[in-house]
Amino acid sequence: MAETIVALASGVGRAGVAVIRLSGPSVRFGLETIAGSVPQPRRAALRRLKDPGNGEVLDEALVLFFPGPASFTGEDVAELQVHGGRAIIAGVIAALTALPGFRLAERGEFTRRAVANGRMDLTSAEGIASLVEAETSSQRRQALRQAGGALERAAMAWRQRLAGLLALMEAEIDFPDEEDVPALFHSVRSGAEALLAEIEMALRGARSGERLREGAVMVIAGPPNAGKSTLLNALARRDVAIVSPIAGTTRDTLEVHLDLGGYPVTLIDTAGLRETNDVVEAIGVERARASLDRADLVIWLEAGDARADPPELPAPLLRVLTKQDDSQDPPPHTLPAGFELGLSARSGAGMPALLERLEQAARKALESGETALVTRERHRRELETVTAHLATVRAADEATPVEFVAEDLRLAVRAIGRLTGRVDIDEIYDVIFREFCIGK
Ligand SMILES: Nc1nc2c(ncn2[C@@H]2O[C@H](COP(=O)(O)OP(=O)(O)OP(=O)(O)O)[C@@H](O)[C@H]2O)c(=O)[nH]1
Ligand SMILES: [K+]
Ligand SMILES: [Mg+2]
Repeated sequence: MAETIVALASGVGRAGVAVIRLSGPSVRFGLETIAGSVPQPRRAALRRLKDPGNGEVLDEALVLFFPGPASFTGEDVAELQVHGGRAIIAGVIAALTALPGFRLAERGEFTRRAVANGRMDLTSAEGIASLVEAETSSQRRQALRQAGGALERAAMAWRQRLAGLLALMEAEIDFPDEEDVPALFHSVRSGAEALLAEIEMALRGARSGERLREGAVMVIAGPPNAGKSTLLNALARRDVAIVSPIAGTTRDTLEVHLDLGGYPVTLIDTAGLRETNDVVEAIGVERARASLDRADLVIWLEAGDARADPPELPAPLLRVLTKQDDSQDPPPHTLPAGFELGLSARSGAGMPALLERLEQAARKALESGETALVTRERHRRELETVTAHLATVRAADEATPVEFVAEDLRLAVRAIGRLTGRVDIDEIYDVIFREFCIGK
């Protein structure tokens, strides 16, 4: 019999309320033992929790019972809302795990059981993980869509259409009819073509979908002493990087995470770019160049005494002149040619305009990620497998053995099965009984 699992579902540390969650076949028994009785389903009930070992009162708690299968995990589930002190939490969890058939849950085990019991597929489970991790509002919106089954539903529909095409090919394998072959190939090819177009469209949003989970990357680069670290500190509103009048102060790349208008951004400070004989500084310059390669935006910073033309880069570049301490908001026409913004990190002049530009850039890089179906490299890999097999099917002609086309379709179905974590029992039967003859 499956074990009943117990875990603290809320955050670790002192809090007003802590939630302890239970799931499994012995939940009713657990509630009877520790809370005296099982409350009405889905109704909060105030109960005195007692340690069955010595009868000691552990806490007064709100107890909720969710009978399976219409629960989060599909099993009987209970939630105990206790006072959030360490000793209370430890005492309740110890009393529960001492009961026969109970143990502590492993990481992600509640969601894992939900997937195993068909309450959700793997992509929706990943959405739940992303919801817990979401740090900005755009990440939250993306995760909500995913946890709500956006990719799950799309994948199920694709799978069904693939299975339909596969059934056509298998009928031809089982009951060959030479005359039907051209028409059959025509409908399978056009079915594959339509599916391919849809999945490729979903894959086109993958980059921004994955990017939104990780955040846009913005790199502050420029010659030594341009004021790069000062700007990083001003944007981060804390003293992250060392600032000094000595050129070559920053030798490593430094990252801070920002929320710009609801979009997650990783801002990177780099070593000033110059030729140097200092071994450590040279490594820093190398790292600075490497980070430019993964940037969504490069903030190229220069100052009156520190000027250098930016290198050719694949990423968009925002050329900024800093140390404009004397003007309130440096008007663009006073800037030397090529500069888009002037500012003073010291006085704060021009900073609102810079922030607005950075927000715009973040929105541009990430906006479409909110509605992207593909949000993880894992999704992209499996769907690329599907499109590769569909491309083979599309290229098939009457000379292609029917079995080959069927095999490509089967492998495509299997990749969708890995994506959703739902491998249909029929699919396994198909593979096993394919070897049998009709009538056996
Ligand atoms: N007046 C003025 N000085 C600034 C401003 N920003 C930076 N500085 C000064 O310029 C010097 C260099 O600043 P940093 O932030 O260390 O410059 P950096 O580009 O990070 O330098 P490296 O890391 O050595 O490449 C320091 O003395 C700063 O105080 C500014 O807006 N106005
Ligand atoms: K410096
Ligand atoms: Mg620096």
